[in-house]
Amino acid sequence: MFPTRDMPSPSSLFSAYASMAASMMLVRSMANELIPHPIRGYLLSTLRYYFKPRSPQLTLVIEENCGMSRNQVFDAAEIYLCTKISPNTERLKISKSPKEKNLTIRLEKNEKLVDFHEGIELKWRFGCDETEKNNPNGHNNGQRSEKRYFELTFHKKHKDKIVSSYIQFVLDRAKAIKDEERVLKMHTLNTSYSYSGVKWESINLEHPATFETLAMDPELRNAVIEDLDRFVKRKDFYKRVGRAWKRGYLLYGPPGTGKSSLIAAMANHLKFDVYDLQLANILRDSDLRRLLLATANRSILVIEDIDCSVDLPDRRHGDGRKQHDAQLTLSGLLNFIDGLWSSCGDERIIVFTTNHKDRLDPALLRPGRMDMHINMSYCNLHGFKQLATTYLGIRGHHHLFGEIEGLMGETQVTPAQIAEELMRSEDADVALQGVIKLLKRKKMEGDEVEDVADQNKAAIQKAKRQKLGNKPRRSGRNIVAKSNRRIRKFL
Ligand SMILES: Nc1ncnc2c1ncn2[C@@H]1O[C@H](COP(=O)(O)OP(=O)(O)OP(=O)(O)O)[C@@H](O)[C@H]1O
Ligand SMILES: [Mg+2]
Repeated sequence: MFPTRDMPSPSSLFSAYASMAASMMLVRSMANELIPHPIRGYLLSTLRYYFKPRSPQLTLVIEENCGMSRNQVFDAAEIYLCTKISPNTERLKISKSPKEKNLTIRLEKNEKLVDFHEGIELKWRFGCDETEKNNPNGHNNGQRSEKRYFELTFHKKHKDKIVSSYIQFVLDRAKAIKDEERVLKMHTLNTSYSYSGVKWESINLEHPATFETLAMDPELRNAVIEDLDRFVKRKDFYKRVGRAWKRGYLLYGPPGTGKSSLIAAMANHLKFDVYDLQLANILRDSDLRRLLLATANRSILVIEDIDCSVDLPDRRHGDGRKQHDAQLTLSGLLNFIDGLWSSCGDERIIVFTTNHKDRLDPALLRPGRMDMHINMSYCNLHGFKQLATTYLGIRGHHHLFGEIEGLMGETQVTPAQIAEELMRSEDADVALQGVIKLLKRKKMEGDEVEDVADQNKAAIQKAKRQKLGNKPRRSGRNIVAKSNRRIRKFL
């Protein structure tokens, strides 16, 4: 092959290198004689820099720490790269801490691997340098410290793309992997610290409820999922419009319709920890403030049965001063939460639950307070079929569904009651017969209750008529109005 303009021949390369080396030696010997030592060193390093052969490759060094804090790119790379391990990898580190669900696999020192991003080849190497650790006096006390880092090498022409898009991709992937592996926590109040006040205490949240297992209206379910997903993506939006990055949900409905299960499903979906704030256990405002400040970002604060929560002013003052403060109490708590979260919280969700939406303080229902009101209601046929799939694995039709559908139209039953029946047997026929019995029983009870109500009403009206009959008759209009008023009072 003939040498081309772009590719110098080995002999021309050799002669160029030899002449360069000779001139360097000449410069060096002249320099040794003429130039003082410190300036000579500076000149030589500058010459070396300019004559060094240039590589088309660029290497990014990603150290474990940046100053006192951790380098997030290093942590992300460590997590991301364990999904890229190839058959060529020879040494790996493996570990598992008590808090982790899965084994952790990491690259061992000097191990390399190759990744591709949009067709670009990326070479990763894990490095670890050991150095002697000097104490502040500059003396070595025999301790060694490790400097861990990744090297990421690729062609220089891709620098912008790698820095702007690949590194972000690694950060995002690592976050998703970490979320999947994360063990969620449920924080509840521990009131046994008599001196230092109430404290959060955490256990692993292993509630299995997910949006898939939850019996609820499919449109409502999708609306909730979309709302949550939109919320976590809108960090910049909240910042731009100057609002605290938080979202409030009010879950209401009869007992056993899945409000608590929905909270667990939300936590599992978002991988957020849950803080269960039982207001009844909080005696002082200072405790409330301390507890709220101790909650982490990316979490769900839950206040269950808000209509039954004890009112704060009463407890705070230890006297009977509740009547005129009662309304202020909840709005006070809400403003308190708003204020704290606006100043120091990110990605916070607050959920209130109640069995009686009509009894709630208007402060809670005011527009803009709770962003979404979610009605968890009695079980309908769709919800029942979903539970049958979850509990018994029935997909499609079953010969007892027709009868169940008829009965469900005539009575009200909660998903919790249906679930209880479905758990009684693994045999679908037996379990569904149990559901039929339950529905029939409830229907009869319902009929009886209606009968009693009708009888009571009739008795009251009869009593009214008798009372009115003993009095002198007045003008027709007056009598009707008055008897209506009385009947209303009796009822
Ligand atoms: N919609 C539902 N989908 C699936 N399972 C449900 C549903 N509702 C209730 N269940 C079942 O019933 C149990 C009790 O439900 P959950 O505690 O979520 O009800 P709740 O609405 O929070 O009741 P309460 O008002 O008494 O707090 C759950 O553990 C679950 O097994
Ligand atoms: Mg509940």
